[in-house]
Amino acid sequence: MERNDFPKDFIFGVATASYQIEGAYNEDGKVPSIWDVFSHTPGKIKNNENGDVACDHYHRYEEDIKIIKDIGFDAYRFSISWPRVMKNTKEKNEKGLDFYNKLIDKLLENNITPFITIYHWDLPLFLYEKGGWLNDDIALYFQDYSSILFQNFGDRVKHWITLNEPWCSSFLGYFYGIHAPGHKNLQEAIKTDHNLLRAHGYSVEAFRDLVKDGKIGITNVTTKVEPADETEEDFYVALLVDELTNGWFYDPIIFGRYPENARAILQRNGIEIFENDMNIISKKIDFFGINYYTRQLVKYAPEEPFMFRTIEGELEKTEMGWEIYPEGLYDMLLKIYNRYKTPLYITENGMAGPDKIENGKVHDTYRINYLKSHFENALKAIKDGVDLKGYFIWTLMDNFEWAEGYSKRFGIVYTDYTTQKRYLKDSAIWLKKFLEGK
Ligand SMILES: N#[N+]C[C@@H]1[C@@H](O)[C@H](O)[C@@H](O)[C@@H]2O[C@H]12
Repeated sequence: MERNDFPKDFIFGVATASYQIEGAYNEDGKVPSIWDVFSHTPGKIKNNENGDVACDHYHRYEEDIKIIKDIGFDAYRFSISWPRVMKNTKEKNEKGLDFYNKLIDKLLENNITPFITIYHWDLPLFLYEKGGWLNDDIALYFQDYSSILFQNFGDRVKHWITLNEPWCSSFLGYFYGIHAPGHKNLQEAIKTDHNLLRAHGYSVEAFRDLVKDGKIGITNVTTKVEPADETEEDFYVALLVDELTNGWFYDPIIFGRYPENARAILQRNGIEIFENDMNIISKKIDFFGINYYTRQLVKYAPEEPFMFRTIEGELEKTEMGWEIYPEGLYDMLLKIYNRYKTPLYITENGMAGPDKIENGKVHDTYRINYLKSHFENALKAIKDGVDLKGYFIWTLMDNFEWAEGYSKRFGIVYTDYTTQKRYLKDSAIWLKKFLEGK
């Protein structure tokens, strides 16, 4: 497989997120985020690590852009830190806007197309203190914030993603409690997800007025859910979990309603489902972003609240314990495209590996094999009719992996956190050759 096997206008990119790489957590007027608070709370993050410095990208962005350029990527997906550009619900932080203006200008200077993610989980603390995603007003606060970004960057940035993985923001942040703000309440998760989707819709509405020549979408967790065994019960719970994990975040945007089986099981467990603003939530988008990593095997378990248990699979696994399952990418690309008939980008795909550095080298052949097999499945999906427009690797450099701290390395570039030196792994060198094959 070669780069030229993909369509001529197909985009290969690399992705990051503000809290995971920027550092400078309290510099130049940036106010706290819920992740600053959460990571400073003992016991929340492995080894009690935090994003105070991370990859120091705030000061090293020019060096990092040079690496992106040298590897040969067409595009770079990054997120804006809401608390870095807004001091409160009304006042902008000019120094924060300046940082992103310089970043965007440097990308364009290097002929790298910027893709902006408006929200990648670092909610300003001043909003959390007003109820955060539980407060219905947040959808309009998000519209105001989005509009400021569109007005400041929309002249140069034409590809926008409103939210990254609302499933994580709502279910990991408000139900499982392993992400900020660390709540454990299913009703709150369902409520926050609805407000996240409302915020998405209001942002799309503003975008249509402010960036008329731009494209906007949303990025969702997209996991292949499969029955552990070929029994009717396992097939049923696989359908249910697919609706809860995937459909719950896709269906409202295209169909203006939540998937019925998941809805029924939630209501049967006494959970209130929200319907307001479905006309806003389903404002027409230009693409879906798919974040694909692995599959989830589920087993019928009537004793469980949602009648299923997740089963550990037998396939080779990454350092996250996720099975390496490239076929699942093909399956989900076909499924999502055929169900929603909306253009797609793979906005994240990659793996955490047992990366060891020796004499400045990291021999991550496993990551090269991972990327090759997923590229092949993406290409197969294109050949089978999927309007797939691009593929962003997660991630540029090792960075702050949320609750895992710095223990998990997803980068194609190795980050030495003591020196902040970057080292191209073998996977980056392989990618450089692959991308040169234009
Ligand atoms: N875990 N993991 C890796 C990666 C995470 O680092 C990103 O921030 C998320 O968008 C998504 O979960 C995927």
